[in-house]
Amino acid sequence: QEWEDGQRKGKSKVVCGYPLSIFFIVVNEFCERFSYYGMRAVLVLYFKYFLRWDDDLATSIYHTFVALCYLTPILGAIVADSWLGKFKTIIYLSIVYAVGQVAMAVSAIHDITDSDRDGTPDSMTFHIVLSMVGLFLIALGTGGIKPCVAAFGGDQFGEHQDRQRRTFFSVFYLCINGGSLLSTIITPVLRAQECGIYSKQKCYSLAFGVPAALMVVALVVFIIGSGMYYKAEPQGNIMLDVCKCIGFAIKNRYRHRSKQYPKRQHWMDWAEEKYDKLLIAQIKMVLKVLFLYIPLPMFWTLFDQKGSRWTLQATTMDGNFGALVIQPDQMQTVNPILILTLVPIMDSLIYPLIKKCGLNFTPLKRMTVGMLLAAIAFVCAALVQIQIDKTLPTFPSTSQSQLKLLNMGSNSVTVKLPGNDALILPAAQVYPFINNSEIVENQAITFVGFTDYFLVYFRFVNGMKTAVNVSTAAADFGLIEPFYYSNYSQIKNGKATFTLRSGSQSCEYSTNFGFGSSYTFFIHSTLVFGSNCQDSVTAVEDIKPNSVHMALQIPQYFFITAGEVMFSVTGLEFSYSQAPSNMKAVLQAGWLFTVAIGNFIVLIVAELAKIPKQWAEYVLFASLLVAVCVIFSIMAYFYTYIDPTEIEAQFKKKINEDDEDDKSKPGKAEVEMVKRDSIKCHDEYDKATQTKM
Ligand SMILES: C[C@H](N)C(=O)N[C@@H](CCCCN)C(=O)O
Repeated sequence: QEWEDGQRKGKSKVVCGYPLSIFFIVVNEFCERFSYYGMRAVLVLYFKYFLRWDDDLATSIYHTFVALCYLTPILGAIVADSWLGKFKTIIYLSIVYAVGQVAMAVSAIHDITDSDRDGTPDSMTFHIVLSMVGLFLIALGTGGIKPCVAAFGGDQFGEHQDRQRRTFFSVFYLCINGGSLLSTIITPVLRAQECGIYSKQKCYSLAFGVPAALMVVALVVFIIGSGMYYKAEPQGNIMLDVCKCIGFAIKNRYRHRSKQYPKRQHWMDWAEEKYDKLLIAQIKMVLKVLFLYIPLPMFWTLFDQKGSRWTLQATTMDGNFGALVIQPDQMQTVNPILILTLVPIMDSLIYPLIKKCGLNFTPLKRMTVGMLLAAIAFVCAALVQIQIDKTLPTFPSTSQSQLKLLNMGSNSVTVKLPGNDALILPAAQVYPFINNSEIVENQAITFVGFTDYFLVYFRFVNGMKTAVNVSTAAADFGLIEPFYYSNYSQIKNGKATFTLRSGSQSCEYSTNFGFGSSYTFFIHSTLVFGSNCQDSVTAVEDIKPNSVHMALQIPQYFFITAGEVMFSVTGLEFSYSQAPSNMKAVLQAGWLFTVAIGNFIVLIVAELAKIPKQWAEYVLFASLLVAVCVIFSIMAYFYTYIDPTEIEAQFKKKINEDDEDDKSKPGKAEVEMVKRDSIKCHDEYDKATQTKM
C-alpha cells in the first residue's frame, strides 16, 4: 500500500490535497456524458421524424439501445480487470465510442442518398443500417468505459484519502449532470436548425456531430493526463473467479445430494473444498446484495421512459414559454437541473431534518420511497396524457375515411350524404365527416394524416373566379386555379404573412400558427385585391394546435428526479458500502445490469400489454412499480447491513487462528464467524441508525 501511495504521489502533482490527475478524469466524464446524453436527447425524434418510424418502434429501439449501454459495463469490467487494465480499456473503447458517434452524425445527413433532391432520403436502408451500427458502437463504448472511469478516478487516491475520494465522487456525479444538462439544452437547439446541401432539413447531423466532437475532446483530455495517472495493474478477473466458485458450489452440492452427507449452513459452503474461505464469505455478501437487486429494474423501467414516451408526449404539447420556446426534447433538461438542486438540498436539509425528527431513514428505506416517487411521477404523466387526449383530433381508423365538405359559395347549402341525415353547411364553412367506408381517392380532398411538432401544415383553397398566387417571404406556393386547392405546405410555427396576388394586384393575410397544427385557408369569392384581405380568408383548423402546456410535465419530472435522488444516488452508495473490497466493481456492474433489465422490461410490457391508450400504459407501469416496491420493502426489512472491511479484517485474523480447527470441521467456523460479525456490525449500525431496514 505504501509503495502504491508512493507511486501515486510521484505521478501527479497535488493541488489542495487532490491529485491533479483527477482534473482530467472529471473533465473527461463531463465531455463523455455531454456526448451520451446529447445524442440520447434527440434520438427518439430522429427515429420518428428522420427514419419515419412510428412511436412504438421508436420507443422499442430507444430502450434496446439504453439496455445495451448498461449490459456492456460487464464486458468493460472484465476486459479492464483481466486483460488491458482500466487506462487502456478507457482509451480503446473511447475510440470505438467516438467512431460510433461519427457514424450517427453521418447517418443523419439526408443529402447522401437524396438523389432527387426533394429533401427526403431515397435509400432509408442506408441511414438505418449506419445509425444502427453507430448505436451499437456507442453502446459498446459508453457502457464499456462506465465502470472503468469512476473506478480509475477512485484509484488515484491513497488509502488515507477517504474524504478526498468521497468529494471526488460527488464532483463526479455533478459533472455527469452538468454534462447532461448542457447537452440536453444544446443538441435540441442544433436539431431544430435547418441544414443540407441540396435542400434544408432538420439538422440531426449537427445534433449528433457536436456530441461526436465532444467525445473526441473527452478522449484527448484523458490522453493529456496520461503521464499523471496512477495505473493499477489488472488484478485478474474477479468476476470469473466468482462465477467459477459459485459453479463449483452448485456442482459439489449436487454431487453430495444424498442424505448421508451432512447439510451445510449455506449452499456456498459447498465450495470450501476448493476455494478460499474468505472468497466464499465475500461471495455470500455479494449474493445477499444481488438478491436485493432483483426488484430494482422496475424503477429504471419507469425512469428511462423520460427519453422516449415522455419526449413523445411533449411533442403533442405547447412549448411556448413566452420569451422562450422549448423543444420537446429539451424538457429532459428539467432532470439534471433538479438533480443539481435537489442533491445538495436533500443532503444538507431534508435528510438531517428527518434524522432530527428521530426517524431512521436508512438507505433501503430511501430507495423504497424513491420507487414510490417514480410511481407518482407516472400517475402525473397519465393525468397529463388524459388532458392531451381530450385535445387530440379524431383520426379515421383503418376501416374509415375522412371527408371534408367545403362550401365555397356565398349561401348555405344542404348536403345529403348516403346513409346520413341532411345537414346545412353555411357559406365558407368546412364540415369534417368520418365515413365508415373507403372513399375513392379522387373524390376525396386529400387529408394529411400526421402532424409534425415543429411544422405547421397548411393549404389554400381558391374560391375566386380568377387564379391566385400565394407566397410568403420564405417561399412561393405557386398559382392556384379557380375552385381548386394547393398541396399542403409546411411552415414553422409562429406568425406568418402570406401575399395573395392576381396579376399586378395583391393583398396580405397574416395569422399565427400553433405547435403541431394544420390549416386549410379558404379564399372567398368576395376578396378584393388592393384592400385588406384579412376578412376575405377563412382559416379552418384541420388539426388544432397543441394546447396542453409543456409546463404540465414539470410535476412528473420533479417526482421522477426526487425518486432518482433517493433511489439512484443512495443505491450507488449502498452498492459500494456493502461490497467486499475486491468486489466493488462486481456490484457496480450488477447495479448497472439492473438498468439494462429495466429497459428490456419496457419492451416486454409495452409489447405484451399492447394498451391502445397511453395514459393507461402509464398507470400500468405505476401500478407495477408499486407492487414491486411492496416486495422490495419486505426484502429490505430482512436485510442486515454489514461492514465488509471489518468482516474481512476479522475474518483474515480468524482464519489464521482457527486454521487447524477449520480443517476438521469444514464449513462451520467461518460461517458462524461471518454471522457473528454481521450481527456485530448490524448492532453497530443499529446503534448509529437505530433501526433495521
Ligand atoms: C443525468 C442523470 N440524472 C444521471 O445522473 N445519470 C447517471 C446515472 C444513470 C443511471 C441509469 N440511467 C449517469 O451516470 O449517467
